[in-house]
Amino acid sequence: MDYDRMKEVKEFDDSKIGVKGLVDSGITTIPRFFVHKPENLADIKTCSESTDLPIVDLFGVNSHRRPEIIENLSEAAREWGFFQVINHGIPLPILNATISAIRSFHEQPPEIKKLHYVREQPVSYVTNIDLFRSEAASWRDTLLVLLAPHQPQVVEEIPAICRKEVVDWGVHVRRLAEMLMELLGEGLGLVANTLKERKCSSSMQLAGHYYPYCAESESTLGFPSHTDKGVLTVLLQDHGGLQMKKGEQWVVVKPIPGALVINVGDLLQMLSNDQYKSGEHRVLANSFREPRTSIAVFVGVEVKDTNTASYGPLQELLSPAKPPLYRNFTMSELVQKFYSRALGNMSILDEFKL
Ligand SMILES: O=C(O)CCC(=O)C(=O)O
Ligand SMILES: [Fe+2]
Repeated sequence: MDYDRMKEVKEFDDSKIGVKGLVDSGITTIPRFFVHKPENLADIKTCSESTDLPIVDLFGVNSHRRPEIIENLSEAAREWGFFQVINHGIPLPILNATISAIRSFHEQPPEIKKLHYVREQPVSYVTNIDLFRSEAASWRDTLLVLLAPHQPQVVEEIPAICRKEVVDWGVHVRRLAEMLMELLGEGLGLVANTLKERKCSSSMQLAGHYYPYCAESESTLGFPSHTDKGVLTVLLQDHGGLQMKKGEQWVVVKPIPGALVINVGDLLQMLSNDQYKSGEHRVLANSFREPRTSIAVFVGVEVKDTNTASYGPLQELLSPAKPPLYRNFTMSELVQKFYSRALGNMSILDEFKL
């Protein structure tokens, strides 16, 4: 049984057609390695429609409104670890152009996409980043691009059809992420540039996801439940499907035209000594004919062997009344721990918990 499974997974991977290719071939049932365990699917229909998820208006961030904005952001990061921002300064035409470019990449003929189908590269198009590591595959294709540090050779590798938009998006997201880090830092009572000085925006990876229609959307997922690993994630989405977990309840992250979804990553939770929470989230398999496109940019600390700096709860936040909840670690240790986790168990916080 398991041998069969590996063989089928490998055949699918070797075909390089992605999930979109399966849909285009006219399949009406999904290959069985996409079928998730019943316990991971049990609650996909009991999601709350509540729109409580905070929306933070960044308008006037450099005016007298700043303290109020900091308060709102910091409360959202403490209570939810997940929120949407509006009036973030990135013009709507840019948001639309970025979504269109990523969608166009995925809708190219398979012969062209195949040229980018490589795993473990700075730029790669793959089905299921974790196809070989995960228990069950998920119903999406992804274009991965390492956006920073800026490397000219990486820019050349970005597929021509979306190169300009991806590079431009990186510039906009970097500016926004640095601003959010200042505000979130101030919300912890830190001096504005603390997170930047700790190199919290030195690395950016973009994941351009494409979720085509799934004929058996109740048997699989678009992206199983997880938390992001970095400092924060900036997400642009065109259609619904994303959910985040608040307590025991899944909440819909409703697409709002012009808004961006921000979520706190595990690293920021640890740096803030649990004041901010990394929000657990997942994406349902797309049951609509219209494909869903989303673009996540993971902003965080660059992982290099030469980065021997020690990370953990920020000293400024600790006191006898607030002892550290995590031990210190290096970035390479964090990555190593992540990859050695048991399959299906995605949290790395436990690895460093004191
Ligand atoms: O597609 C989405 O909305 C979310 C993607 C996501 O969670 C991720 O890339 O980590
Ligand atoms: Fe995520």
